[in-house]
Amino acid sequence: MIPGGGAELFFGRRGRRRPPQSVPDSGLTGPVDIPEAAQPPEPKDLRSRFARMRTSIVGTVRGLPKVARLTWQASPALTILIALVTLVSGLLPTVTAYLAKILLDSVVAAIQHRGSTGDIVRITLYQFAVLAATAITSAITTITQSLLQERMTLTIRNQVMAHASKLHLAYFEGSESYDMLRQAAQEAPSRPLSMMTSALGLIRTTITFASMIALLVSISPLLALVSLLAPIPAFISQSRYGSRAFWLTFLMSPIKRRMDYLSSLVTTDQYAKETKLFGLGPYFVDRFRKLGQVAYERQRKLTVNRNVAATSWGLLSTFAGSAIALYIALQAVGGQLTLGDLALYTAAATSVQTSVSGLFTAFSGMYENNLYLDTLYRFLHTEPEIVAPARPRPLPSTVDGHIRFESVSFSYPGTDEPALHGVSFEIRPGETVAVVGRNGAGKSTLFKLLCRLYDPTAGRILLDGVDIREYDPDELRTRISAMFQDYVTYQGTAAENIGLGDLNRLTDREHIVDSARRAGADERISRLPAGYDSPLGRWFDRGVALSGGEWQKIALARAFQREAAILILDEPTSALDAQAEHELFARLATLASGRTTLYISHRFSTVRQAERILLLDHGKVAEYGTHEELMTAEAGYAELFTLQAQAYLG
Ligand SMILES: Nc1ncnc2c1ncn2[C@@H]1O[C@H](COP(=O)(O)OP(=O)(O)OP(=O)(O)O)[C@@H](O)[C@H]1O
Repeated sequence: MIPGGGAELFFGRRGRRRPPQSVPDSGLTGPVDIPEAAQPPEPKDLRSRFARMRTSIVGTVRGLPKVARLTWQASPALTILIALVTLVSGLLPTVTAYLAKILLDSVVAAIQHRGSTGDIVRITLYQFAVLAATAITSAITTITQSLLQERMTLTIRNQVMAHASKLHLAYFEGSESYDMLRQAAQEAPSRPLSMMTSALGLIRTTITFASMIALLVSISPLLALVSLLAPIPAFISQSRYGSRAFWLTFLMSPIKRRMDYLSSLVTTDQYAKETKLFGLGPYFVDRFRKLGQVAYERQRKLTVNRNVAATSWGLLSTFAGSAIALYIALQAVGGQLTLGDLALYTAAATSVQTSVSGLFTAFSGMYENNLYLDTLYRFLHTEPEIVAPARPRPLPSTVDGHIRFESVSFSYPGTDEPALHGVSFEIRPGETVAVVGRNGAGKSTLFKLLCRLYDPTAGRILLDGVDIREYDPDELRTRISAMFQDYVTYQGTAAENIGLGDLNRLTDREHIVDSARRAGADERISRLPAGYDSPLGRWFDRGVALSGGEWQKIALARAFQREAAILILDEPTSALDAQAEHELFARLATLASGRTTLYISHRFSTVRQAERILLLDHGKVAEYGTHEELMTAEAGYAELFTLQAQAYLG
């Protein structure tokens, strides 16, 4: 939970953020402003202020073990080292102050012929040792901190990546999860060390404070009390602004997301062609500037207010410090204190005061960091929605590929309209089925459900007579090779692009070449400067830019690289030339032999080659049968087929 109880307010019961109002979705048009940070209401009376403070303290303290665990995971040796150095450096200021006192007293004694210069030399040597120790501990702290920071960033980024790779597809499609992921990846890595440093600072200061306060109380309990109380207002204002800074960063995420998007539109080669053609560059730059201005204004207001408030309240502490100095000086003039006492008490009073404000600053730092870390923890605790059952049914070593959809319905998260509605059909093992239908009919959705990237909202999908939810999804996916409409173009070599289809054969060159041949990509790859070892894409030096169709053949080869019982191809030839398409489908009978094959195509010349054809219409199965059967039925399929055929003939 976020300390202060603000999280409940903002995230609601189920941890979901309310959508910000009046914010344009894309940032491409509409108002650029975002609503003012919706703060949790400030407590009015003293009791609720204390209650809130208690919640903050408890929340922050509870966050500490988690941070300690993260630091420990990053490096046990560095964690121990930094803890030890902290303990030592906590005692050093008191020892320094004490040595200053006895040095002064010895000097006075020597002047009055009551002591020797030998004592002075000895004390000076001690003083040198302590100063050297202070310098060394400070250097060790700096080194350890920066090393820990590196390790911590790596550890957290690893954890974020590892967790993200386990999450279900739908998670990545929501804007609020995008914001959370962005915060977890960008803000969180620096926070634990910062929190740990504050916590260690807290311990160090406590040690200094405890040893100094003992000295101060002995001279004047009133002085001790004034030193203790003076920094409290500064602390309260700090902690208030700490939480505001957090809310602001969080609420700024949507605006930052839009800025990232606009920036990518102008700076990414993928979009450059179109932005130039339509002359969109200056428009996007202007939108970016306006959004940036809003973000800056918010940040500026907070930074100025925060620092003005902190400085004003800090003046109170300064005033108390000066009062203490005056009191001690008058005591010395009155002869109640020796010069050494004067030095010691001045040092002690200043140190107690700095310690108390140090304690509060460290605590408010921890409080603020904890708020950011909470987002990281919430991300790391997001449960993947598609997981293996407690006792997954083992998949047989050879899957028959018998697929059955039983009254399957599905709506995408956050939408009311079903993408699939009561879909039932059966595909016999080894059969080739073409899925056709208008745009948005639900064809790709059908494939995604079969791969268990989503679970049906109703009904079930059976593989070899077993509900696919009974299998481990990762294992299930090893039995499916697929090429999606929006396949990935990996910025890697041609061999890597294909090899990634089956990690077990990532470096099996013979198999990679064979997959490329089957996809019709072999000829182009052999003409590349370094053949299969040529880098593809423009991110590399000497990377080769391929055409759309050439990339598609590579993606097809990747699908063929995995020899699975089920082959799924979503518009596999959409970018291929007529001849390449013809050749691929001529080979498809061989490629698909022994596998259950499903492919989506809008070209009826290729569709008719399938053993059976499934026509989807508005998420429902409209027709299912052989080409001849559907043509005889003279319904939707026959109509679409004839339409396309006529266009060619006419
Ligand atoms: N990730 C998503 N989130 C929400 N809705 C989606 C998502 N993907 C698809 N849809 C919706 O589901 C419906 C079916 O989409 P689907 O991609 O399955 O259609 P399709 O038949 O493959 O279309 P096309 O021929 O254009 O590729 C569409 O109305 C689309 O808007």
